[in-house]
Amino acid sequence: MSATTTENPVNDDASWKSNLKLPPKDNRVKTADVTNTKGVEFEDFCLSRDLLMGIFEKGWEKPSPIQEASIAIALSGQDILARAKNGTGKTGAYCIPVIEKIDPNLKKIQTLIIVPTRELALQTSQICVELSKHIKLKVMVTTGGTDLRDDIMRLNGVVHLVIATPGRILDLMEKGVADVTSCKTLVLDEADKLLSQDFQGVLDRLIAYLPKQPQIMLYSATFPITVTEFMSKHMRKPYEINLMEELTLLGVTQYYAYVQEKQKVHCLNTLFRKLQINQSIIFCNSTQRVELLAKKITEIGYSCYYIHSRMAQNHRNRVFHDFRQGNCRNLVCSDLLTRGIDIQAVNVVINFDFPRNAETYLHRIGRSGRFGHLGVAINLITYEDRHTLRRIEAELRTRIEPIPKAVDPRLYVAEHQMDDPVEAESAQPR
Ligand SMILES: Nc1ncnc2c1ncn2[C@@H]1O[C@H](COP(=O)(O)OP(=O)(O)OP(=O)(O)O)[C@@H](O)[C@H]1O
Repeated sequence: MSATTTENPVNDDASWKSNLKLPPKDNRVKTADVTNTKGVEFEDFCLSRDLLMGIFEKGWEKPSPIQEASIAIALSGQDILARAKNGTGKTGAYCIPVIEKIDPNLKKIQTLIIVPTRELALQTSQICVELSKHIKLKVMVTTGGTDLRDDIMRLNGVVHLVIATPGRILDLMEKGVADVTSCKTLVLDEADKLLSQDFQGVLDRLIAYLPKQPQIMLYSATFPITVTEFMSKHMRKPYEINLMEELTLLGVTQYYAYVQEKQKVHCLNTLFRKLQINQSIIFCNSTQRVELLAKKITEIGYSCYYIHSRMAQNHRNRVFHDFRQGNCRNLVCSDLLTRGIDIQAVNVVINFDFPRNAETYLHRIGRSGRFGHLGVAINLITYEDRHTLRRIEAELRTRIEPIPKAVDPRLYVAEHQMDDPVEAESAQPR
């Protein structure tokens, strides 16, 4: 190394660290899901200092288990199949190595990150922008529901990293607008969803545009058997990481309340009164039911937002943004927000309608208890749901207990909020 870059590495080290603009420390208790590491530090991965600055300034002090397990392998160029629990830092596990590997001097798309929903694409691109804020990297997000012409204009300029939903990026490739001839890395987040019937083989078509044998990395909390076909077709001896010995999050306590369909709103009303909700997400099984329920919630005197895939994109963006800002306490939604959405303030998830399969259940309840924090998931169960409840319990090897008369706040309310009488008070409505 030249003397100009590291004249005095020790002093230099001290100064860059002390000049970091760190966010306030998060002192909430965390579960072993994220603390049980081997003690590797971010500095141990030989990342550029500029990237390390971005990581630390996000408040990430040490790698989580999935980051520890996957960053070095991803940097080595190997294909990866990584399974880790919801909210344990998978996004960082792939964003950090892909940002490190991008050459800002090569003015081409070098990495493509595909996610299943537009909201998740926006969230992921935001993380990439934050992590790379000290690097001259051009990050672009492209999703359906926006003006194609804006994307075309954007792609006329320099773009290094693209975060996209599958349909839009495929469209841009087919039109010859997105030049992916130098794109050697492909990440599929929520990979099992992307490879499911919902996306009807779009990924196969998309890969055909990439250079031969790109590095492919698959991340999710759930990998049903369907993924194996894609693996054998496109991946070369993927390095498999599975941090899912237990299937559910240690920080999320799960309850069910046995109700009749017509009692559900009444039951929700009781939950709103009794629980210390910081923010809640309430899931329904159809877009129609989302709207109906949101109306009912307003009628019984609580405020709520709602979101589903049939809404106009600008409306969706506004709701997502405002809920994330904490402008409203409750959000009613369809499975649009089941995957990947990370809102730290959510401590309660309510399945107003019980999901039909274990994967959906796991991802839904994983919207609380983010990064090892505490949360509670409450399932409203009708007579018709009883077998599904038992099946999902068995598949996930977990216990969903009947809801007690009073839910202990220590199970889902952060300590500092319990100490503070204003915040601790059941603060509905907002
Ligand atoms: N090393 C770290 N230290 C502290 N916080 C972290 C670290 N890595 C990630 N986080 C935070 O943890 C939260 C969850 O991360 P992320 O959304 O990547 O989880 P995930 O595993 O992708 O979850 P899901 O499966 O639900 O998509 C985010 O708020 C993120 O900022």
